[in-house]
Amino acid sequence: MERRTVPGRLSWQLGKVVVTREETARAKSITLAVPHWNGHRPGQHVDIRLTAEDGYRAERSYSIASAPEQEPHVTLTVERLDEGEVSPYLTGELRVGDQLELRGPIGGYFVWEEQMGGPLLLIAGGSGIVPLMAMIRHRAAVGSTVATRLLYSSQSEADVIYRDELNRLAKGTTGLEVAYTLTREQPSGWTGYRRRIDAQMLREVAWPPEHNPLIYICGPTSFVETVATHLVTLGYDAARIRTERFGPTGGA
Ligand SMILES: Cc1cc2nc3c(=O)[nH]c(=O)nc-3n(C[C@H](O)[C@H](O)[C@H](O)COP(=O)(O)OP(=O)(O)OC[C@H]3O[C@@H](n4cnc5c(N)ncnc54)[C@H](O)[C@@H]3O)c2cc1C
Repeated sequence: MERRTVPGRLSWQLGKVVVTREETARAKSITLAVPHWNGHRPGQHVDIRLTAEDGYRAERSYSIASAPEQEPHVTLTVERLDEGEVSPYLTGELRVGDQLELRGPIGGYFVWEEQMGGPLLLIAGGSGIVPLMAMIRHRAAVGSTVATRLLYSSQSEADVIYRDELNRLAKGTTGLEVAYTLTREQPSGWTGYRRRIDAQMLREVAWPPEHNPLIYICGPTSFVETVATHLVTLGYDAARIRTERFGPTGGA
């Protein structure tokens, strides 16, 4: 019997950058070929570790944007924070052919797979779209028709990550609906929402609480907390709400 040493989920391994893609002026997708990848579930993340020449190390978490069906390639989408330590390197310096240290996949709670059913309500603020996109891509890859609604908050139209892909998927007949809100700047003729997500918007976009949707919320910490609180106040079952917090501040 052949015996191979396959690194575990929590050991560090090297992925090679095979493609990069500008999603917006601030967000870049990075596709890695990871030779010993053991598979992931939509919604999970990886840890990335950078090591400087003097040995200084920085570690950050990044959600997986790609569906499991796209393996052995794993795509991350990173939004640049100008004052940040890691995201400016990943979005500005990293090149095709470079290697990146990662471990994962990590997390088993903020996960949606087709057999979990729906209706499925996804709510994203800014780069919080990334793990939700893995769920949407998985849904499309397996031909699922689970009723799905995405409410996606960005600062401006130019900040909407995956816009073309989302619009294309929503035009299909599989039961995916996408609603956008632009909180700071809207182009002329904009027909979507123009404010931060509030209770009224959730009433309009979500199914009523009696339909008992499965809800995933992801984005900056304050965004996630505000949206989750509104939903519980509106009568949605807290046990059906799953959240992932990306960082300390509220952007979108
Ligand atoms: C489970 C998980 C999944 C994540 N997935 C993604 C992802 O898919 N894409 C992505 O771009 N980011 C994601 N993040 C955020 C990511 O881990 C980093 O926090 C982010 O890239 C900033 O790192 P940095 O080193 O550039 O900034 P840092 O040097 O850590 O911070 C710089 C400044 O920005 C503030 N800050 C840190 N994080 C954020 C944030 N998220 N929003 C606003 N301000 C912040 C800090 O307080 C500090 O003032 C995820 C975080 C978690 C916990």
